[in-house]
Amino acid sequence: MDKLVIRGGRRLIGSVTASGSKNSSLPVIAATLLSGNGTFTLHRIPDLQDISTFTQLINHLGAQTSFSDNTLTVSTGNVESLLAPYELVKKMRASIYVLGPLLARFGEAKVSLPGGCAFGPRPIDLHLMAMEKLGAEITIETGFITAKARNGKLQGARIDFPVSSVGATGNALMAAVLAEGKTTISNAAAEPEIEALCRFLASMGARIEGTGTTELIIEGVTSLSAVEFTNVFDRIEAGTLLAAAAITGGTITVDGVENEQLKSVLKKLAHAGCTLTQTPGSITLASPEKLIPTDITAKPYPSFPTDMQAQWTALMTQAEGTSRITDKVYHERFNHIPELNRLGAHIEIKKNQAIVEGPRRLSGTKVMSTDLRASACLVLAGLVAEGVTEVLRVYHLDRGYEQIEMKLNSLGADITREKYKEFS
Ligand SMILES: CC(=O)N[C@H]1[C@@H](OP(=O)(O)OP(=O)(O)OC[C@H]2O[C@@H](n3ccc(=O)[nH]c3=O)[C@H](O)[C@@H]2O)O[C@H](CO)[C@@H](O)[C@@H]1O
Ligand SMILES: C=C(OP(=O)(O)O)C(=O)O
Repeated sequence: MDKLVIRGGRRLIGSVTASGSKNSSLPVIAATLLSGNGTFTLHRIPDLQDISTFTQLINHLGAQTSFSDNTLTVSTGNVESLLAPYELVKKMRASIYVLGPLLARFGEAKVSLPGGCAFGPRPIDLHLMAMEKLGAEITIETGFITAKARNGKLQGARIDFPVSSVGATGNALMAAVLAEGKTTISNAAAEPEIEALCRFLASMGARIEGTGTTELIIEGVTSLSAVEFTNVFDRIEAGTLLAAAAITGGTITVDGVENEQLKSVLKKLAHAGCTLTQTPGSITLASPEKLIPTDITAKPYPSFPTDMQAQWTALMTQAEGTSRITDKVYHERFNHIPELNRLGAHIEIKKNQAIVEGPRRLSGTKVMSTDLRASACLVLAGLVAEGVTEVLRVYHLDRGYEQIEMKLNSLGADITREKYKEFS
């Protein structure tokens, strides 16, 4: 296994470019299953473990893909298997994204139930509810979801989501674009990744109104075409890099971003005392002498993202006073806290709220990644900790951060990747 060995205490200074978004790439790649002719060319796809897993999944279904220099080409004309097997689905929950497109194009699909998750319950009931509304019959047996469209074709419907779900909105959208008639999705997720999916589908020929809002109206079409598409930037990676600069007292510029999508994070960074200079396409952060404690509550977009909550918690260990961290998307997403405390942080969890007392001098030790953003949080803590921090099980980090240690080292960090045996 790989670990990251971080020699902390170096200020980050310089410029870095944001990668393409993982969380928009996945539904966009899934959506290629909707078209049976031509070849898609998808640019700015990050070279990540999750992308490789998802590509393996669609290849298993019969797609043909090639990936080079962040461009993925996909042909889905030969797709014939409608079965997403456990061996691939268990590696990544987002595999559920194949359900909507397969059902819409072929009238049926069989997808393994995704496994459990490191940061609390993550049900898929809303995905299934949306498919049922669109006319699918769903059965769950022997760990698989089997979905069949009545009369072989999905029918447009009204789908009211009781809670905002990125994945269920994406799946409903991909199913509705080829359904017969009109579909209205209310309380749709308005995350930039869903907006990107809408734009991608529209470029393929889908008819969607309300892109970027919480009500999507879709008029089903009979076929969709392969297109060329450039993916959006990864707002979570960009936010993580800015937080990394701030925790080290550094000054960095992140290029290749759209500041509007970072608004909630930038607002909190400004509150914490950072100076932010924006140009179209870049953001520069200069750290303050002392960080000001700043509470956050993670909620659906445009509020502060849950995927930045752990990194924010790490940052607040260096602020002068008490910060309160609440996550309304995943109430129990706090696996990083015991590990931060092992580095010397003082954080308590009371009633689903993390209370961070800063500033604390962190000192390097071995810590364990438990999920993707928890790993990023530990890397941030390692950047400011005295001595050497070893972040173990970085395969979690590799799911979602492209060349993270290279990017941080280019800004002045001192991180090496080393092999280790977990039980030696
Ligand atoms: C690949 C990807 O894009 N992953 C992101 C996506 O995950 P994902 O799409 O899985 O997350 P959702 O937006 O669906 O989850 C939001 C909330 O809805 C609940 N829920 C969801 C589905 C369902 O069927 N039933 C249900 O109750 C979840 O438990 C959670 O409390 O959005 C999350 C919230 O921004 C992010 O943390 C993930 O990084
Ligand atoms: C939780 C995440 O991803 P996933 O939904 O794929 O687990 C994430 O990107 O932080």
